[in-house]
Amino acid sequence: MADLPAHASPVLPPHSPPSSTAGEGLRDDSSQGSGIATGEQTPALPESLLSPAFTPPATPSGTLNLDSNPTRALHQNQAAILEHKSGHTKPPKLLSQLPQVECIVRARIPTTNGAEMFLHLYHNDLDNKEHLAIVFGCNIRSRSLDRVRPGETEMDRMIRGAYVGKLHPGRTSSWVDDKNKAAGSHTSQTQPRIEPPLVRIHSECYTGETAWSARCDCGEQLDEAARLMSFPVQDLSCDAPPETQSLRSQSAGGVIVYLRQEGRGIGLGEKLKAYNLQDLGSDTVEANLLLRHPADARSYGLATAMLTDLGCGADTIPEGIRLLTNNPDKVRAIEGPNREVMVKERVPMIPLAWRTGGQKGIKSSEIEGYLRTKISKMGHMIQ
Ligand SMILES: Nc1nc2c(ncn2[C@@H]2O[C@H](COP(=O)(O)OP(=O)(O)OP(=O)(O)O)[C@@H](O)[C@H]2O)c(=O)[nH]1
Repeated sequence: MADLPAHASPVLPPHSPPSSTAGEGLRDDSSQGSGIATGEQTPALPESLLSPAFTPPATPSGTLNLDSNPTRALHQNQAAILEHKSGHTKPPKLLSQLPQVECIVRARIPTTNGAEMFLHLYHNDLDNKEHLAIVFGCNIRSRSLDRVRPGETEMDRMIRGAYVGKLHPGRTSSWVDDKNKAAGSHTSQTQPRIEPPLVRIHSECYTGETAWSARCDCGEQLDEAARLMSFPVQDLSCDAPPETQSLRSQSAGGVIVYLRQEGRGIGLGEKLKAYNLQDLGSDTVEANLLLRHPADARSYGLATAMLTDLGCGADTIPEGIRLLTNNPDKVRAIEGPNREVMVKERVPMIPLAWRTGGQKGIKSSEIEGYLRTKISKMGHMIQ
């Protein structure tokens, strides 16, 4: 069994890599594996693993060009892995035009940390997923939500969240909050001018956000973004008295655009396979490539379109937004093909464990290797 690649099934025959350099020294992520494979011996993918059962038919977002010839596909895949050896992953593709998005419904959500947010659910013409915008503060409104729809009643408008101020039992008008003395025409023209808002473009991570995974820092990043955008309820609430108006406009709040591109766009099932490959010695980039997915299969056109709809585009805020990210590719991608959104400033997200010298934050043997690979192979600027 000595020649068998670390991630090959024992029932599969041993495989000799086609080139002497293939797979050598790819792994800089020594803490990720279980010790089965060493960094210097990250193996080439055996052809026998390219069975239909192992190989996904396509990356969900459709960005990977799969060759139907298994040998050619294998060599393309290994070339991609070698490419990652020296450089960083490819930047996301910019669509030539932005997709159409429409906010279908918005609702006020009081949160466990005391702040309130407005959850906006979007539909779009690119996929049939429910992408979300989590909006903190009262200054950010969706134009498509506020637009009057033919035949709708005032109750219809309030039910889909197109109202000013706050809902309360007995309210009859979406336009006037009689109890809290708030009125508005809902149109972008009357939207108050806002300071460059804090924005986070967050990709879904079931394991890190819901299932307590310490393999990645996704859950921590989501919490931190919300913390930075929230303010105590008395400052944030939309029915605050007029004397706090200036305070509220200073606290620009912010938006978390929550994109349903789980596992960097490969989906949860494929991400779980990637985790198994990581336990077998690959790093987070190699695991995707071994599964014949791009290292990063995401795109950001939907996020740009949603930000524009929320009045955070360059047409409304020429000063630009402040983007919470460590990923430099995201900065350019989010600006859109025609700079529909301007990024004024990148705000780094330093892992809590690094900021506190290990006192707080995620503790696991996996996370350090994961973060180091993001720096060395994906060009993340975690500083
Ligand atoms: N394929 C794959 N996806 C992962 C892995 N770990 C986390 N993810 C996904 O990665 C996405 C988050 O991307 P990250 O690379 O952590 O960060 P980023 O969004 O590029 O950059 P930041 O803005 O700095 O957070 C989420 O969709 C996670 O589900 C992994 O090991 N493999």
